[in-house]
Amino acid sequence: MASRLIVSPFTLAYYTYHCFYSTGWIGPVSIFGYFVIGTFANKILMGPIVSTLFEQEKLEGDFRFKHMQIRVNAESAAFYRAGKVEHMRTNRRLQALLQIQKSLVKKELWLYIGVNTFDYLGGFLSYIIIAIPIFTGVYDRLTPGELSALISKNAFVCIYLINGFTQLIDLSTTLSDVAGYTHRYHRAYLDNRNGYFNDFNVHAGPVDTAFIVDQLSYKSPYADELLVEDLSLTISQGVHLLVVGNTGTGKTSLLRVLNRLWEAHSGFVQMTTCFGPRGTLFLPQKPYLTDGTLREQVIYPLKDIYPLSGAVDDERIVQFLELAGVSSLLRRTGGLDEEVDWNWYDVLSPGEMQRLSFARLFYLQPKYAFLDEATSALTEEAEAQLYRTCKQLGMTLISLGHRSSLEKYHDVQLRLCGGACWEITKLRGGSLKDEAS
Ligand SMILES: Nc1ncnc2c1ncn2[C@@H]1O[C@H](COP(=O)(O)OP(=O)(O)OP(=O)(O)O)[C@@H](O)[C@H]1O
Repeated sequence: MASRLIVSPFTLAYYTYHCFYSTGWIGPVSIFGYFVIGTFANKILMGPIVSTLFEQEKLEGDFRFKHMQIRVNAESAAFYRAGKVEHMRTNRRLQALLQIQKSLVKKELWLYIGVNTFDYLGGFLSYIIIAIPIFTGVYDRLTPGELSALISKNAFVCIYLINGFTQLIDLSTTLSDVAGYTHRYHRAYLDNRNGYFNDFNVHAGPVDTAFIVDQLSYKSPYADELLVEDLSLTISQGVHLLVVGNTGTGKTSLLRVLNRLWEAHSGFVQMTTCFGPRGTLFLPQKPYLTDGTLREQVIYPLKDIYPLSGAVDDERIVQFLELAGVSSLLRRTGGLDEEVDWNWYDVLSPGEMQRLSFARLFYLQPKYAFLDEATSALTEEAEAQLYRTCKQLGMTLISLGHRSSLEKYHDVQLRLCGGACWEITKLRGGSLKDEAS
């Protein structure tokens, strides 16, 4: 593009001189006039393309980002059972992208028609230009052979001259693309600076029970050794369970098996409550933040079930944000429904992400909440406040973690000891339901 920009002025000057030599002023002036009209027409056709291209680039970026977000956070999203919601959201982005691409193709079609018509009519222009001096008698002294040579030479010169201008116009098309991309990246740079719930395998069971685990053994899909062998346990309402153990002993894997993300090696898991609000909910170890407004973060993954859930919820959402200690986000976003085009993972600290996950939990108010190291980035005071609120909202907590400070919020402790061993102990006089292996 740069070389064409540099060479074009010289080519234009050279052929303008030759055109002037054979046709007089009429030739270069007609061609310049033709070029000005062509440029004007192109400008009109090109204007909307720049903004559409910018929009298309933005939507394409958003779509790619969504894909990346799902790939990176697949497990966390799966813990929320957010497959359908994410599918719907991704599809929505794809549709928006396809829509804008269609509109771009339509607009580009008119630009290409304009550019090609300009090229095509240029061929006629060369003959009209030379016809004027010929019919006004300037070349009467030439023989038919010389006249024919003059016409051919002039046609060649004019076509070259028009071609020089055409190249400039083509460059403008390329520039319109570049302008669109640049605008998009500039905006991105500036910005940087500054469910559905599927009930699965829900079996009738005691109403106050979430899971019945019987003789369960499980392992990682890529390992041969069992992480836990013959685990039997019942997760019942009102009995808060703490799962502890060294790194890699299989705490999160237990949740994967309970949530059917991993198959059990042997044994039996029965889920007796439904998944979702008023049922069972998992807060994954890696907080999952979707794209969208603050409201969408809090009510996730309900947005597509209750798309109109709006003002009536405002008070509750604000209250839960306050209880979770992230009401400042309201100021940062400018409101619950303000569209933000930042990546939530970039703008929140790990502690804020965990607090926002708790705001979501308070909003959804499940009967059973599985908290996988959900307070690891918070102070013990903040942890105490969040656990207290969960209990006040009537949740039964199943927590995974390393901190001894967690013990006081739980009644029973399941310790995974490594080498497939485990033990259950009673904490703080809670009701112990199963025997240690
Ligand atoms: N997605 C995965 N695919 C295959 N193996 C995995 C996967 N995630 C974890 N593992 C393996 O399963 C074993 C148990 O991991 P798990 O995440 O359950 O440990 P954990 O007890 O929760 O540890 P931590 O306290 O560090 O969270 C580990 O050996 C780990 O390498």
